Amino acid sequence: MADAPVFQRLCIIGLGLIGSSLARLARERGDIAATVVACDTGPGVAARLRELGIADVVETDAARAVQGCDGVILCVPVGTFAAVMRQIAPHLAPGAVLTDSGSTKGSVLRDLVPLLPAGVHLVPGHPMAGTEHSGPDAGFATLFQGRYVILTPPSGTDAGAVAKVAAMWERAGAMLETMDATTHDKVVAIVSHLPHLIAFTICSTADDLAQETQEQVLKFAASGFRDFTRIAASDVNMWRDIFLNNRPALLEMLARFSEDAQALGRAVRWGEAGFIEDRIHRGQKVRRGLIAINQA
Ligand SMILES: NC(=O)c1ccc[n+]([C@@H]2O[C@H](COP(=O)([O-])OP(=O)(O)OC[C@H]3O[C@@H](n4cnc5c(N)ncnc54)[C@H](O)[C@@H]3O)[C@@H](O)[C@H]2O)c1
Ligand SMILES: O=C(O)C(=O)C[C@]1(C(=O)O)C=C[C@@H](O)C=C1
Repeated sequence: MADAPVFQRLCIIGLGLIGSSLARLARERGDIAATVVACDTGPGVAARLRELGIADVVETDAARAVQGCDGVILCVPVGTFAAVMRQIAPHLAPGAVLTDSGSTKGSVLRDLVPLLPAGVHLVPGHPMAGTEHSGPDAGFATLFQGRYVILTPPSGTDAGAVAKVAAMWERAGAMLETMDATTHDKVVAIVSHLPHLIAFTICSTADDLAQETQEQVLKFAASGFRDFTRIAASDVNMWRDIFLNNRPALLEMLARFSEDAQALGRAVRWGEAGFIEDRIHRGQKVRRGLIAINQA
């Protein structure tokens, strides 16, 4: 017999890559939510969700969508959290669990905690899974399989609420890790946000060069450059919001990276082969480590 659903009525706000993947999974499994309410204000998204048939109820009004829900997950760009919270806070059911998939966690506490009604439990979360694609057609039910989800519940958070959010992600096939929001923001600054900043920059630099030289530089891009272009193709709203909501950690990692890149540049200038080899060895070691834990 299948396990009882984690939530009786789960409202997913934002049905892009992450939200629609969760909706598809909930529909497929039946033990995540008995009823899924989908809420999205994007042009044409509600109509598309009805066509896809991945939610029981489709709404465009967040205040109405959350009513009577024992679980609510925000899967919208992090820059919209404060506005969405202002809409939903008065309508959240007592005892409801509020969670999210946002890529920055200090900003989530900043934007949600002051408006959290008494008796509503906040359990912030971040699935370390994604692609460069966005929107309701980009989602797929296996997205979270074998990936980490980081939970950042503030100290004193109701243990039952944390257990529910953990159970939802475990049923999605994910592995869980818990840490505080500040540590999370530093970790993702180096493993996710800085790599995107570098990818956007290297593509812009190559594009500038192509324009300056009137050459079709990019047609010669083999797989090294192409690997950068995959993540550089990511969504504008999402990444603008991430950069603006993880400023101190991202700037700290950028400063460290710039210093290290300068050091490698200096070794190139002065022909220091040993230094160059050491950096390449370290790159290889990191890659082997990721392959060993099945994350590459
Ligand atoms: N894409 C990834 O790789 C990834 C991975 C992990 C976490 N995240 C985080 O998860 C969240 C969602 O990311 P995504 O990739 O699914 O984004 P997405 O762009 O694919 O989807 C976001 C959806 O939210 C909707 N939306 C925007 N503002 C809204 C509002 N005020 N009310 C209702 N709907 C609204 C949009 O119409 C869109 O359908 C973001 O906070 C992002 O940082 C993304
Ligand atoms: O695989 C990708 O394309 C992603 O960008 C996914 C990715 C990442 O950087 O790893 C992007 C943002 C998230 O918050 C989590 C995951």
